[in-house]
Amino acid sequence: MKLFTAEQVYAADKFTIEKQNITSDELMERAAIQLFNWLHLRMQGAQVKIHLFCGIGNNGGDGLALARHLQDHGYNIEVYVVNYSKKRSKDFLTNLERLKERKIWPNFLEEGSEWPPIKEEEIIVDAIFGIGLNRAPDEWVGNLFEHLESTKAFVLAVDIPSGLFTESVPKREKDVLKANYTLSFQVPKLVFFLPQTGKYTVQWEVLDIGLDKQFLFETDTDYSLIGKNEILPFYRPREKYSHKGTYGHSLIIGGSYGKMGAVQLAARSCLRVGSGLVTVYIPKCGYIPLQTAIPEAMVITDNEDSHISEIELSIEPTAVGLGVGMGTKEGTSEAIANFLKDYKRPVVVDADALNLIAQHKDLLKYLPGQAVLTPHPKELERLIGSWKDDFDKLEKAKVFSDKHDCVLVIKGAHTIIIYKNKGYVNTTGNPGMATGGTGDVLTGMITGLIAQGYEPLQAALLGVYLHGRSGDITVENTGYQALLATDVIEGIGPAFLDLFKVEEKVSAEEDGNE
Ligand SMILES: NC(=O)C1=CN([C@@H]2O[C@H](COP(=O)(O)OP(=O)(O)OC[C@H]3O[C@@H](n4cnc5c(N)ncnc54)[C@H](O)[C@@H]3O)[C@@H](O)[C@H]2O)[C@@H](O)CC1
Ligand SMILES: [K+]
Repeated sequence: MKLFTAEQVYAADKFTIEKQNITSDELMERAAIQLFNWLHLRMQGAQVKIHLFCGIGNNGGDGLALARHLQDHGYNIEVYVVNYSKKRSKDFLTNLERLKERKIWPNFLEEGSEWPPIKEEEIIVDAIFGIGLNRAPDEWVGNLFEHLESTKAFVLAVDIPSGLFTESVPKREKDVLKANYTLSFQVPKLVFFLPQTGKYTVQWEVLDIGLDKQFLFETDTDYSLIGKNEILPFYRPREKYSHKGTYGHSLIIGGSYGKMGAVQLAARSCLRVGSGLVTVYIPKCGYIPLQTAIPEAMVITDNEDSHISEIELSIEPTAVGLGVGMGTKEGTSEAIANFLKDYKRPVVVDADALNLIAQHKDLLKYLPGQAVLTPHPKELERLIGSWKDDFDKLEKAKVFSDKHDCVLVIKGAHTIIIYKNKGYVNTTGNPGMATGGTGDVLTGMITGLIAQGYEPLQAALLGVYLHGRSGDITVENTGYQALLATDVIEGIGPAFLDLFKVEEKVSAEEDGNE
C-alpha cells in the first residue's frame, strides 16, 4: 500500500472530484458516512456520550457531518467547535448550517473558554486538525489537548491525530492530541510508523472514501507499506524438476568464542527459508557444536580457535551473510576487510562487520552492488552519522543508500527498508521480538533468499516481512516475554504458509459499509 504525502492526498481528492463529477461536499459526506458506519457497527446505538471536537477546516467539517449522522440515528452527542481561526472552510460552513437546521448548537471554544467536563467512559471524536496543519497549534489549543487527554476518555481521531504533521515531527508532545484509534481516509500516513510520531496513535485503520483508484495506482510515492499483497507478486514458488543446486549455496561467516549461537541461528534460518545448501565459516571452537546442532549445514573452520583470522574460501557461495557473532578482534577486522576486497557476489552485512565498515568507511567502496546492510539504530548512526529526527534519518539513509548502492534495512518496531530514494515500511512483528538473536535470524533469512535468486531488495522485503510474520504467529503460543529467536526460526514455515491463506472477511463489517 502506498503512503501518500498530504500534497498527493489533496491531488487525489481534486482529481476524484473532477473525474467522478461530484462536489467536495459530497466527498466529505462519503467520509462522514464511513466514519458513522464504523462507529455505528461497534456502538449499536449505545447511549454512551460522544463528544465531537471539530476544527474550522475540512477535518472539522468531517466531524460536523458525522455529528449529524449520529444525531439522526439517536446517539447521545455534544458538539464543540474549536475556534482556532476565522478562516472557516466552505464545507465546514455548509455542515455547520445543516447542524443548525437540526437545532444542534455547537459549543464554541476559544482562548479562555472553560473546558467541558468529560467522563472516562465517554468518547471523544477528534476532528480538530487534519492533514492541513501547517504550524504548531496555539498554546490554548495545546491546553485543550492536555485537558482532553487528562479525562482518559477514548479518543477516536479523524484522519490523523490533531497536531500531528504529515511530514515532520512535532516539537512538543502537548501539541498533539494522542489517539486511541485513528480512522485515516483512503491511505495511512507515514507518521503512523515512525518511532517519534507513531506513538500518537495506538491503532489505525483506513476508511475507503472512493478516491480514484487509477490515480492512486499511477501516483508514484516515496514510501510504501509492505504487507502480504506487496510480497506475493515476487514470491518464487518451488519448481517440480528442481534440485538443491537450484536454490543456491549460502555461506554464513561469523562466530567467535562465546558467540557461536549467532551463527547457529543464522544458519538454521537460512535453511528454513529454503536455501539449497548452507555452509558456515567459523573459528575452530564452533566446529562440534555446529555439526551437532545443525546436521544440515556444512562447516569450514578458520585456523584460529576463538575468532576468525582469515577468510579462505574453497567454495563459491551464491550469497554470503557476514558478521553475526564475529567479534571485533584485530585479526578479524583485517580478515573482513581482505574478504570484502576480493568478494564480488551478493552479501548481507550485519553486526560486527557493519561496525567495522562504519569505522573504516573506505571499505564501503568494496561492497558489491546492492549489498544488504541490516543495522539497528546505533549501528545505523555509526554508518550515516547522527540525525535531527526520524525524517532526517530517512533522508540521510536514502542519500547513503544511493551513494553506496546498498539496501539499508533499518531495524525497529516498523523496520524500514531503504533503497536509493524509496522506503518500504514493514507491517509485521511485535515487541516480543526485542530479544537477543532475532537479528541473526533475519540475516540468515535474507542471505538464504538471495541465494535462491531473489533480488537483494526483494530478499530484504520478503525476509523482513516473513521474520515479523513468524514472530506474530509464534507469539500467540509463547506470549511476548517468552518468545525466543529460536521460536522465530520455527515460525518461518507457518509464515510461508500464511502467505497463501485467504483472509477471512468480517461479514458484519461488510454489511456496515454498505
Ligand atoms: N483529501 C481528502 O481526501 C478528504 C479530506 N477530508 C478532510 O479534510 C482534511 C484536510 O482539511 P483542510 O485542508 O481544511 O485542513 P485541516 O482541517 O487539517 O486544517 C484546517 C485549516 O487550518 C489552518 N491551520 C493549519 N494549521 C493551523 C494552526 N496551527 N493554527 C490555526 N490554523 C491552522 C489551515 O489553513 C488549514 O487549512 C483531511 O484531514 C480530512 O479530514 C475529508 O473531508 C474527505 C476528503
Ligand atoms: K484529527
